[in-house]
Amino acid sequence: MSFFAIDIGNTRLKWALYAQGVPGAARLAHGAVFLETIDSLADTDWKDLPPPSRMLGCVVAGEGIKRRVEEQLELWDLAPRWVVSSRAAGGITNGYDHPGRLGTDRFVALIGARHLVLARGRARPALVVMVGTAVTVDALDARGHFLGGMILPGFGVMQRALEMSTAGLKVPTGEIVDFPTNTSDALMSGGSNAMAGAVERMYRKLRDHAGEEPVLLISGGAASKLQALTDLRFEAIESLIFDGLLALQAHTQGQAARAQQQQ
Ligand SMILES: Nc1ncnc2c1ncn2[C@@H]1O[C@H](COP(=O)(O)OP(=O)(O)O)[C@@H](O)[C@H]1O
Ligand SMILES: CC(C)(COP(=O)(O)O)[C@@H](O)C(=O)NCCC(=O)O
Ligand SMILES: [K+]
Repeated sequence: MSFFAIDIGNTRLKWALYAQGVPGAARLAHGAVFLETIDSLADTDWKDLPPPSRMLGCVVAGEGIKRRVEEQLELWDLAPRWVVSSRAAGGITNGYDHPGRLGTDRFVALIGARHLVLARGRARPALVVMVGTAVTVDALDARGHFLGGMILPGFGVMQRALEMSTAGLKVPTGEIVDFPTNTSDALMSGGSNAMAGAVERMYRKLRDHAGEEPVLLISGGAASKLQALTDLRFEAIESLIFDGLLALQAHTQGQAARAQQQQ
């Protein structure tokens, strides 16, 4: 029963085809496209894939994008299913004031993080950093309760905001350096340190709250830019959201199987 996972952020749509809808399943194919190109997915990336039998996705890019992707999914005979953030799912509980308002990418990444931590045998707190269009820094305690998290601008957003608001900051992409001596390096180093500062501050808060060192997980398209910077030991988990979708799918399939047995 192959399983198709989709993560739609505000910059790119990421997809992956798995042999089954369970954690650890073999990944058969995967890809990422910019949102501008999603209307041709059925004729390009997805055209020659073996038709999946199930699908689960998370989308934070709005209803319009979601509907356009569902049109592409008509290529196959499957019912599009989209995660809705809730008070509890996949081993976590959600401490948001209004749980349904937590970005489903954040919600699913936290489920993926929880699954990874438990698979290592000991329940530990985890700090989950997603570096995408925006950057999120989310704190999960050792019981799997989402304590809360921060949202800050991603690299591209920071750069564009500064370019639009100033006369002299339209410059090529720079490098992260300790003491920037040109505008490009000043911008890249400033943006990275702003993000790393948020991560390091939340890390300390979570460590003090939990009374032990959190696991520090980072994912998202621009994670590598941030990893280069901080002296905190990041673990880069490129598949974190897909891991969360697999865990949720397995849970859903398990529920369906149990329901069938009871009939
Ligand atoms: N191939 C790429 N081309 C351009 N930007 C990329 C690419 N891969 C990663 N990025 C970086 O990652 C960001 C998009 O990451 P992603 O996690 O897909 O964002 P989102 O989930 O918000 O759509 C971009 O803003 C850019 O900084
Ligand atoms: C913060 C986000 C925009 C991040 O999305 P991304 O950077 O992946 O495009 C997304 O998680 C979102 O739309 N959240 C809803 C608001 C919230 O989580 O509080
Ligand atoms: K994302």
